Amino acid sequence: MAMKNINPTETKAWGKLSNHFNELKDVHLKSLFNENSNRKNDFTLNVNDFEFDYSKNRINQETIDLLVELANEVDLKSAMDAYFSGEEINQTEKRAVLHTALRSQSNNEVFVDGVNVKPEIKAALDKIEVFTNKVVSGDWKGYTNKSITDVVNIGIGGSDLGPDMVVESLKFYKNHLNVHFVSNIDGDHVQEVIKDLNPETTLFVIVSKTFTTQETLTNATTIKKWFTQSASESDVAKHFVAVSTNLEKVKNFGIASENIFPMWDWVGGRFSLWSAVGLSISLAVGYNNFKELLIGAFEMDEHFKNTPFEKNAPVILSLIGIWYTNFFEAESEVILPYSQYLSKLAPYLQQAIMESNGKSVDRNGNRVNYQTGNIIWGAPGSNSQHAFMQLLHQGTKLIPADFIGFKQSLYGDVDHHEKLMANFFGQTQALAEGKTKEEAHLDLKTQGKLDEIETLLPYKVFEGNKPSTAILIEKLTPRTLGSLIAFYEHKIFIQGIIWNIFSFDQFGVELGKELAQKNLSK
Ligand SMILES: O=P(O)(O)OC[C@H]1O[C@H](O)[C@H](O)[C@@H](O)[C@@H]1O
Repeated sequence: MAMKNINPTETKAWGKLSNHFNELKDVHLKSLFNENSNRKNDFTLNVNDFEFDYSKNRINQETIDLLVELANEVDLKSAMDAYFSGEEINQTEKRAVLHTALRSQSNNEVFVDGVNVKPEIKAALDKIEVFTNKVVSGDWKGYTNKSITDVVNIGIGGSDLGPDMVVESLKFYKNHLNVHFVSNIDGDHVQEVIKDLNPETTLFVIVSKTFTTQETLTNATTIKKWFTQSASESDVAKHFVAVSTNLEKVKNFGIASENIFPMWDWVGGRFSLWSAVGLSISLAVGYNNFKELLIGAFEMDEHFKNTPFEKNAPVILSLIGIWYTNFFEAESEVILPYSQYLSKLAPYLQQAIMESNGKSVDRNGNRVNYQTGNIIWGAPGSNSQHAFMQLLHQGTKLIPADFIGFKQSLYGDVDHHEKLMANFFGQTQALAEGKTKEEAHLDLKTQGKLDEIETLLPYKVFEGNKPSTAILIEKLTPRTLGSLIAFYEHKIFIQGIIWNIFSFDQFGVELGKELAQKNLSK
């Protein structure tokens, strides 16, 4: 049980995929649909409350078979076993990668260095629950004996993006606490957040896995200074808590030891929202909803772990991603949630995906001779239709799109929701089918633009054949959100395995930090 470090381009499957690509690259999605009247069903996977419709991708059954062959040839299964069981798959940092253990609902033990980590996880969750209940109920009092009204999460990267995205996504489920996020070293960001806050009723959650991050420590120091202008040093314990692996540094900062929530080396920052890093989530929506988020992620973990590759949503969609990156040479992927609640999903996934798979040295220490991690971007629809979608429809680049939509809206406004989803489906259809010269010709004729037909016609044609995947979910709940995030986490892992890179370190962010430090000491 271990990862095999195989150059994917040297596999038999890769060679077959290259030949297959030459046969399929010019085939239009419209002909693929015409050839098979059952295509939508054949290429849709139902997983709990999710429907993954990948029929509008430039694939046929042979593509899927060959991609699965590739996954088998690089022994994805053994790598998955190593991932879930706590092996040190983050070899460059000598660490296990166990965000899945944080949300495990099973009684299975998981060992890191011979120690079962499940009891520590349970103890941390209990601490989160007790603390959340105290703050939400108003029993936790500030230094003038008032209850907490505002929470400020101070963190950056994985200690900010995940919690911020989830709190925004679950706004509908929020309680009375106002939750704010401070991340940027830009002092104006801090001032804008604290300017309207009352120190008597504000709780600060400092989140830093390492507790050495310049931004977070600077922001926390500025805020503590602001706080002690009206309160005394001994009041800090009522208003500051911290989440970290670095207990020593947290204590030196002046945080009471009972106010420290644990983090572990075996959880990567960008995969940590399931741990106490998600404390602001629990505070914002209550512990029960936080628990639901974990259960949803666990359900996706179970699907991923136990389903044959052919029917496995994270596996199939990761492989299709490889197909576009390495054969069609697509350079980016766009994330298009048709829900305003998910406006922070794309920035969150940018860190999760790009910090993980933006690597060019393989697991054998050699420079790769093929493409790896893609550029991730996106914004909610329908807004994006009035902004950048032009480039997807008629530009020169091939950009596979993930459309994420919900069958039900949360407030139940049928009229709005029908219009929203009509746009969702309309876009995927327009991208896939396009509009032929003949169709465009007829349109112009019907519009009475007879004398302009010659000049306008070329601009009115849509080539189509633009790939998309529709992820249709019953309803946005903490549970389905948990599953959605876990789905993308597994995609990252699978693609990293196939590309033969280490997905769980991030040395590439260090050089800029060092140089900033040098600039400061000049
Ligand atoms: O949680 P921290 O230790 O403060 O780290 C915060 C962030 O900064 C680092 O530079 C990494 O790029 C991120 O992966 C990490 O999430």
